[in-house]
Formats: sequence, C-alpha cells, structure tokens
Amino acid sequence: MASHALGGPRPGNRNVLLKIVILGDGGVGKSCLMNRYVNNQFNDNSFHTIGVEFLNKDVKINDETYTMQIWDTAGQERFKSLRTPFYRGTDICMLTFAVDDRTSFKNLTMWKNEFLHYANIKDASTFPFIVVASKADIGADKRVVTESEIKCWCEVNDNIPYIETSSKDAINVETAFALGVDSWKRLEEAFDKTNNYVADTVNLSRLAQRNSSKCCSN
Ligand SMILES: Nc1nc2c(ncn2[C@@H]2O[C@H](COP(=O)(O)OP(=O)(O)OP(=O)(O)O)[C@@H](O)[C@H]2O)c(=O)[nH]1
Repeated sequence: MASHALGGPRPGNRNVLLKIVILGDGGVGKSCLMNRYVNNQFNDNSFHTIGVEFLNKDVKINDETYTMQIWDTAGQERFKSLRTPFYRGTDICMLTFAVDDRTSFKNLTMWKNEFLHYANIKDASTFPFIVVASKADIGADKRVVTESEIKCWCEVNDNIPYIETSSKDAINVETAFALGVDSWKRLEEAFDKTNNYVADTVNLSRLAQRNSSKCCSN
C-alpha cells in the first residue's frame, strides 16, 4: 500500500511511489519488459537475473504522476531465497509467462502463491495482480498457450486483468504498467471506501452503545 493510503491526503506536488514486482519463470522476459519500459531498449541476449534488480521511472497516467519503482526478480528456482525478501511492501505484482512456454503458464499459480506468502497478503482478491503474457510477437506456429485458457485462469483467480505484450516489438508494454496502476487505484479506492464504511459502522455502534448505556442508567 502506498504511503498516502496510510498517512492521509496525497501530497499535491510529489509523485506517488509505486513498488511493482515482476514475477515469472526464468527466461519469460521479465528483464526485457523492465528494460523496454524504462529505457526503451531490447536485448536479444539478456542474461539471467541473479536475485533482484530495480529501476525507477516517472510517468504520468490519467493526469496523475507516479514514480514507478520496478523490481525485476530472478525466475530460476535456485534464486528463490534471494528474491522473496523483496516482496513485502509491493503495490502491484505482475505475473508473467511466455506464450511459447506452457510450463511458465502452468507456474502462474505457484508464482501467485509464493508472492502472497512472502508479501504476507491474506486476501488475494484485494491485491492488484496483473497477468502479462510475453513474447506475443512470436509466430502462431510457436505459440502454445491460447488466449481462452489465459482468460479462464484469470477469471478463476478473481478476474485478474490480463494483457499480451512484446518487449521485442514494443507492443503493449506501457499499457501493461498502466493497467497495473489502474487496478491498484481501483482496489485502493475500494479499500478506502470499505474502511470509511467500517469507521462509520464503528462510530454508529459506539453511539448506540452510549445511548443504550444511558438508557440502562436511567
Ligand atoms: N521474441 C521475444 N523474445 C523475448 C521477448 N522478451 C524477452 N525475450 C527473450 O527471452 C530471453 C529471456 O529474457 P529475459 O528478459 O532475460 O528473461 P527473464 O524472465 O528476466 O529471465 P530470468 O532473469 O532468468 O528470470 C532473452 O533471450 C530475450 O531476448 C519478447 O518480447 N519477444
């Protein structure tokens, strides 16, 4: 949760800082996604990430300015203990798989659960996840995960928003991050509303208690 949600009104002239974590199997294109988004570059021979790396980018989305702090994590199993300590305090989680890699799609559930566990999030339905299908530029002959099965997985998982991207051809990369921010904003507003509602309920019940104790003392 961003600091303004905990500490009162959003400061007028400062950017909202959003911590965004990109998760998914090794080789699905997480580093390339971050590099396309932040530096508008693509590397055909990107190396495996060891642990985590992060980059910042200031953006304006729907008239609001944000500092996007993007954490690219190592997808390989052997780096699990190096990446999981960085999950806490995340505002948006991008669950990534490559459309030419069925195992990476099957592992989305594992990634989601790993994140929920180490970020200590109790209710997945209130957290802004985004599913990012990467390498959408590859030919139809190489594609092994269909759009309908991705949509189905998202539906079963609290209707997580989903987008197909290509870092190589710069398709939908900015939109993917904007989608994450949209989802974060929607859930944050819902959270604020619920909390106000709970606060009102508490106040009303306190009032009722006070009134009823008055009645008792009469
Ligand atoms: N065709 C295509 N290849 C891509 C795309 N994005 C990444 N790749 C390639 O996929 C390979 C792996 O990309 P990375 O970004 O290093 O993958 P990663 O998910 O960060 O991998 P780990 O660091 O091991 O977790 C590289 O050879 C990239 O060039 C894409 O949009 N299209």
